[in-house]
Amino acid sequence: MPSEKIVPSSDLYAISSSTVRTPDESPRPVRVTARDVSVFYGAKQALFDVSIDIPEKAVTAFIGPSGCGKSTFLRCLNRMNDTIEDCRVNGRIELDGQNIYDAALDVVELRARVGMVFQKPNPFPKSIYENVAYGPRIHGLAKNKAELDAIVEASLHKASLWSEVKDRLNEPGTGLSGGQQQRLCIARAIAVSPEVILMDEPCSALDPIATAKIEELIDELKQNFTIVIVTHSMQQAARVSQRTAFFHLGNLVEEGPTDMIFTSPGEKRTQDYITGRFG
Ligand SMILES: Nc1ncnc2c1ncn2[C@@H]1O[C@H](COP(=O)(O)OP(=O)(O)OP(=O)(O)O)[C@@H](O)[C@H]1O
Repeated sequence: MPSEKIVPSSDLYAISSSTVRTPDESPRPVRVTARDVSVFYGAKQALFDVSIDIPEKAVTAFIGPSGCGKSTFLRCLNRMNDTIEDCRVNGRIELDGQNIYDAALDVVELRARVGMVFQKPNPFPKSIYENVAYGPRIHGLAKNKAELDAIVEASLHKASLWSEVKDRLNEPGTGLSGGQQQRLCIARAIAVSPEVILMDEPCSALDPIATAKIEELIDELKQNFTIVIVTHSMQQAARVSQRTAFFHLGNLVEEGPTDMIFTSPGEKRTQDYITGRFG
């Protein structure tokens, strides 16, 4: 069965790409499809023909040494690279079969469907409530205050933050601890009901206890969301992801079920990286 093997990106055209396997589950529907994605910063090419299928309701981890292009590729998935001057993206990326680089596509709408959580928690300088209510309000998701209150509460629950903040919703989000701020940012992303959540090293600014909470949360969130996480920590990738993609020097070397990438990678470069020979 083709989905049982690790799929080098160059083989993607040869197989049915409507599903991919995760270790604990039968094949899952693909939510995001990238084909031959290359990225240039000015004249410098940062990514070379990256092709990957990202399954729904699972965690896909991007790993690889510093500067290999993990964050650049992550930013392609919700067109955050549009905001970088001189950055050019070639190739095709589809979300549920729709070309996200279509000129007619509303980018604000796309970024609600594909939310993002950054390395450093970045709550707005507003109250905890307003941090979460802002997105649903501008996207017209609540008809009245009661509905907005319900979205805020549900989002904070889903981000495992409600019990810690329910009595201080009007206090500034920036007054929370680092780990709480990151969960607030996750609540903010969830509040607009995204299909995909991108996380760019979401724990790198957090202590081990806050990191463990975020990892637990990611595990819960995957029941409802498609998650892509960039991480420097191979332990974290092994703990939280069902699929892992290894990048090196702007190339996607290989990707597949996390257990297979960590126990029997198909490429020597992957083996060398996961055994600590470089990186
Ligand atoms: N805004 C930018 N302008 C110019 N070059 C950039 C920009 N962002 C990234 N690059 C370059 O693109 C390449 C890939 O960088 P990227 O940040 O995507 O790698 P990464 O794997 O996420 O690295 P790290 O793990 O260190 O965050 C690097 O050579 C980097 O210097």
